[in-house]
Amino acid sequence: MADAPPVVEVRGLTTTFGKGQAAFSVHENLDLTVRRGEILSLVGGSGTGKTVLLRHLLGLTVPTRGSVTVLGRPATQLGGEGASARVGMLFQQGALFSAFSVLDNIAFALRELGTLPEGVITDAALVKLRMVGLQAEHATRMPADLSGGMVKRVALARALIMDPPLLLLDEPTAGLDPSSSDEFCTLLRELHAALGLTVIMVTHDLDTLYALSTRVAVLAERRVLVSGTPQEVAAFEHPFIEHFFLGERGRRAMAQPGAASPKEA
Ligand SMILES: Nc1ncnc2c1ncn2[C@@H]1O[C@H](COP(=O)(O)OP(=O)(O)OP(=O)(O)O)[C@@H](O)[C@H]1O
Repeated sequence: MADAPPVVEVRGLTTTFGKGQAAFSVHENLDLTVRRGEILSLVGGSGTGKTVLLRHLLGLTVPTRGSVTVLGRPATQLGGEGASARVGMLFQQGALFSAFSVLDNIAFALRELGTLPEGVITDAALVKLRMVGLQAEHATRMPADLSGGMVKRVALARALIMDPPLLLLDEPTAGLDPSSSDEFCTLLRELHAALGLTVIMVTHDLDTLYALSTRVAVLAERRVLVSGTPQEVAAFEHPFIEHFFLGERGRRAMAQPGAASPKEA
């Protein structure tokens, strides 16, 4: 994977919000490279700029200094029609359109193109519905009638409708019970392998981190403090890392039989 081409290249990224006395920097000279096929987990304390970094990758936040390149182009040029064909995003709560059926949620970006016949759009959405482990009978349901696990699956199908090579996940298992969370991790792992995806996810959940990550990057002190396998990162001396990986919760997750070593993931 070290030889795989870079999908994301962040160089010298500085993100400053506010003006004058109130100005503060979330990132300062942050560097990060993510290569094809990686599943990178971004971890860090509250307010360290994980979500802002995802927004940079989506081209929604503009760097104050430095550059964010996604699939060879500045992320800020991702906008418009091609965006969801390049980067898929799974938002934390699923963020489905409540007035749209499951199928219409999944088909949204394809329909927005305005170039495809309805039959093609429906077929493509049904393929994605099955890909995430749902059945055709779920297509007409409304988001309010879905379980938390089903909402995540529909949101994932929607993120993948345009077959983007890069998938961003914001807390993919937040709010799920342990067994739904395990099932969703299994699905993500299968789709990552089957579709050859590159995945970047923000997670606070150590079980999810160990189940999926090929690499972990820790955001602290306004930059990527350390990145490596979960085991390498856990060995780095820093108060956040000790709290996150070596607290009681961390030891429990690390001891789980399903805790993938990065080479197996
Ligand atoms: N548009 C904005 N304008 C001003 N400040 C912002 C803006 N977006 C984010 N921030 C600030 O930037 C900092 C980083 O926010 P961010 O949401 O990226 O943190 P995070 O690492 O995702 O935290 P958490 O784990 O709590 O979700 C916070 O202090 C936040 O208030």
